Amino acid sequence: MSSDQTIIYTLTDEAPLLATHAFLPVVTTFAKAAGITVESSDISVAARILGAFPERLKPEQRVPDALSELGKLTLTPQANIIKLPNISASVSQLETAIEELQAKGYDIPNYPAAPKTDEEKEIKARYGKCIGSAVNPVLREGNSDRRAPRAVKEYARKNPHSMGEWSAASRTHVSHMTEGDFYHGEKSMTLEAARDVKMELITKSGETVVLKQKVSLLQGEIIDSMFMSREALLDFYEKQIEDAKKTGVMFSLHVKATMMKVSHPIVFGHCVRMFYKEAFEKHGALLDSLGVNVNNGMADLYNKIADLPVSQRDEIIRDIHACQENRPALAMVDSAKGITNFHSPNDVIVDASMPAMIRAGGKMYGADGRLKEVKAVIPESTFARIYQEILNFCKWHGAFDPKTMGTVPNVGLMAQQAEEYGSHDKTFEIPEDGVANITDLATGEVLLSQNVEQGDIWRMCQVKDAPIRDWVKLAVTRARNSGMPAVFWLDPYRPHENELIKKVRTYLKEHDTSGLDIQIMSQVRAMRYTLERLIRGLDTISVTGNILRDYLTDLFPILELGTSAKMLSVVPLMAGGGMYETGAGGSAPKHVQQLVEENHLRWDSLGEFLALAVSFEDLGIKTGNAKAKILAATLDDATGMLLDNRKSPSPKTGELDNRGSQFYLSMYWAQELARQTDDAELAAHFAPLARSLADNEAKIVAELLAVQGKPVDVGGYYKLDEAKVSAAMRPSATFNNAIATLA
Ligand SMILES: NC(=O)C1=CN([C@@H]2O[C@H](COP(=O)(O)OP(=O)(O)OC[C@H]3O[C@@H](n4cnc5c(N)ncnc54)[C@H](OP(=O)(O)O)[C@@H]3O)[C@@H](O)[C@H]2O)C=CC1
Ligand SMILES: O=C(O)CCC(=O)C(=O)O
Ligand SMILES: [Mg+2]
Repeated sequence: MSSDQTIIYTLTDEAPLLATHAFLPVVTTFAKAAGITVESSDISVAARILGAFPERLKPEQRVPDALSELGKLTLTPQANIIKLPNISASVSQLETAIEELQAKGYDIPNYPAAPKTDEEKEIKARYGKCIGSAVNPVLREGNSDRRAPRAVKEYARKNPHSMGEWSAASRTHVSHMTEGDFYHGEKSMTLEAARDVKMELITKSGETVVLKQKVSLLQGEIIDSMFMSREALLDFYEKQIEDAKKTGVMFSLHVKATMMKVSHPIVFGHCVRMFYKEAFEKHGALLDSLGVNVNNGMADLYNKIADLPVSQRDEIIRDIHACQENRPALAMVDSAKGITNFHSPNDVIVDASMPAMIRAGGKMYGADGRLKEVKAVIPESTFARIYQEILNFCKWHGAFDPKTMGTVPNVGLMAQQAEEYGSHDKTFEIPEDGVANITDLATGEVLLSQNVEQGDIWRMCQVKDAPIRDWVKLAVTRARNSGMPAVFWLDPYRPHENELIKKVRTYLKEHDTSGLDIQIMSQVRAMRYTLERLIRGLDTISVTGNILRDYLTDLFPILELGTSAKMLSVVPLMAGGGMYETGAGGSAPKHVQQLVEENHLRWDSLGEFLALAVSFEDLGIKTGNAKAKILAATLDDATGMLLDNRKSPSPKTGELDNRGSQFYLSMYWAQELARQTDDAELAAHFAPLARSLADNEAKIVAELLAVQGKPVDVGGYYKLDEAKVSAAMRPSATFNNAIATLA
């Protein structure tokens, strides 16, 4: 039961989940001293899968639907949730997770990729809720405030990460569509009154196909109708592939198939099929009969042809290789293993992949393991332009300098599934040529209409009025509190953003903006303006819609701090509670691999430390718990010491890792608590722990380092064995005993 003295700590996947196994016992122990209970909530992909099939599991195997429960909690004022990054699963990740769970004795069904019976359709629908970005949209009942805390920024200035060189002659560039994409035909409107609408297709033959029965819209809500023409997309790909071949640059494709889980796998699949066109033409019938769907990447093809007779399989592989001969070189995800950009739609996630490329001097890895110039294909032009702008800037100015550059925090419109990131249940691949209408259910009035062709991707996006109003307020608050100028990245030529601009202007009037510098600029101008300030060491808040929130909160942190893991990421929930996300990055799958093979976890939990401090502070302020405020202030000081003393995890096996870093944080935190004079009881409570950790520092670090360098078993990938993972993540008996004395 959640009370106002409860903090919910999510259990997620991969590296963050491993780190939580080490950190949670510490957090629980420290929080208890302030009368705060820390409860965990398992929202991992494995738990979400098991939660979808309770009737097939034995009673002792069943798990609660933790995600729905948390979703409900976000609508209450006492919500205080620490949310770690979780896997937004691709179909192939889902299938691997299912296999692992089945092998562990859970009687869950296989994933029916092409369902035929009603039962299979039902199973696919249930699994549909587990794939893609299934967690964040449920919990994000507030807008987003992401920034680099001062201590973190200072640390990056003093300890700059490496940056690749930029050349003015670099041929790296962004290619996006110039017609026929979501941007070009977009239509948008603001509703004067609440309405229920449906999404329907009137086919050329006059038939009506209802694609979405009902969407209830509120007064003041903005809705958009937009589509991507398949023909224009294929034409675009063909030209880009040819262009890269002719000009000798490497080809790469950047999408966000996790969050855009319906549209982007389709966009991705078309590119793969175009790239390997001759092979797909020749073997199309066979590949179809095997159920190959390269919307899930070439990995799907390789898996499905694995059981073919050798000669048949070899012929397909030969033909695929033959295509490669006539195609441009492909950017690699893992050149050592021969994994290309086309392996899985989730391997190259645009928000992280483009910044990594920019940080590397505009280069990505080729098949020979060397960095090369690249054509970055980002079909949807709406936001692709910002990347070309920053590439141009780097070619002209050279690489950014982390020692001197300013910072770009973000205030993002995110609440209640805002904009494109909430559109997957209203996104359709058009089955037949016709007219796609958003129609009022009661009156039959057609609100927005588009001419579409078979294979086009049509979607409706929504953003409600209350989140927009809250977002404007958050922007003004951040501008006031930070003293930084704030720029709304909004393009009046884009119908949706033009509607937003009207609301922004209205809601800005509700606030005292005297002395504040608040401007509205189209994305490209906003990028240029921000970058010109950035290199002069000046800070600028970006105030953006949902997609740019995601893109910019990886882009700037990766350039400024080397990773988005070090960001403070707060979601002030609209109902009054708070969610504290840790960093802005993902779950770094290769970190798990290193742990399993070498028992070294390079994951940096800094994001957790920052989030936890704000969570304690918020609880303290809202409930008058003075001890919670002291926990917050001392944790921040401890985090500062951790940075100053360089006790962050090293990527190298044999050096301090996540566990060692957490030990130091615990020691500094206990010392700060023992030293503070605001609460004598807390000081006395923590003094013995502070002493024993300091006395045993060398012994504990030695125990933590001793386990490294050999494989370790955590009992699974998606579903870990609690005893094994706990043993692996807490290998220092001395440290565990010290914590236990307070528990
Ligand atoms: N909020 C959320 O829940 C999010 C979830 N995701 C999910 O995460 C997965 C991976 O996504 P991807 O786009 O590759 O992004 P990641 O952020 O996981 O990875 C990019 C790189 O950033 C570095 N990195 C990120 N976090 C940390 C950290 N805490 N400590 C140290 N290094 C870190 C790692 O670099 P190096 O290897 O050099 O150490 C990593 O390889 C996907 O399943 C995706 O769906 C993605 C974004 C947000
Ligand atoms: O939910 C996801 O898939 C990723 C979220 C993300 O990248 C972000 O919010 O920065
Ligand atoms: Mg992101």
